[in-house]
Amino acid sequence: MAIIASNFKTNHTRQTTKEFIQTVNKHLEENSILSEVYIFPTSTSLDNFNTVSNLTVGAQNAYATNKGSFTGEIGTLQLDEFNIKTILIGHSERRHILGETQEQVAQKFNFYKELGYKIIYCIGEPLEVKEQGLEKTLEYIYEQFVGIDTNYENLILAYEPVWAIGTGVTATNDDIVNVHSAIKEKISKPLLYGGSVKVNNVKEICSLNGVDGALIGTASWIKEDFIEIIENTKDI
Ligand SMILES: O=C[C@H](O)COP(=O)(O)O
Repeated sequence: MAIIASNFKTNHTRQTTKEFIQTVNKHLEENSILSEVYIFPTSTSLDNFNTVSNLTVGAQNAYATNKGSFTGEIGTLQLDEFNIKTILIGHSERRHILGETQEQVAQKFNFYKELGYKIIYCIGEPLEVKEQGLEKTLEYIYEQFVGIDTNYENLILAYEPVWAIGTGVTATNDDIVNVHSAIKEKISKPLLYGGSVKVNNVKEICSLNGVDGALIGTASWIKEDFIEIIENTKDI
């Protein structure tokens, strides 16, 4: 059964998030679709959504704290209000745009692991590393596992090559299979692919060896498209 996740990034409002989640939820329920579906809205759009058991709403980010003085951040006090127990950690935009170091990412991972959160942990290499070949790419990716308990029971991994994110350039099937099979040899966890996944390539990508689903940004932000993505992958 495919795992399909939508990362809203900095898109949608409280109102459109609510409409999106309710529409997706209704579709899953009415069509008895059993795929594991995740939606990560902005933190301002989190709420107590009433969803079927295979639709989970998670946080794109939170600080490694219950509460405190961390201006602009949220902690578990705020997540608990909406019963959010799922979080994305290590996304490339947080690493490369917001400057999160591996040490900070690992600290966050361990904090949320201790609390039993479901963690979708992202890894992936920038273009200059990819251009140095598979060996260097894997070396770079393995560095992103430093300080991370890859045996954690509530862990899903997401391989997202930075050069493929939001660029419209999807990794080739060979690129994906090479990296996924190498990671799978070391770590026995569900592994999603992310990076310019679209309505018309999601089925092919999710059918590749070692791919357990997709983490999707741009192509998932229109609810009808996200439903089509779910439809296209429901039998995998
Ligand atoms: O979290 C999602 C990924 O960053 C992929 O984004 P994208 O589908 O817009 O390339």
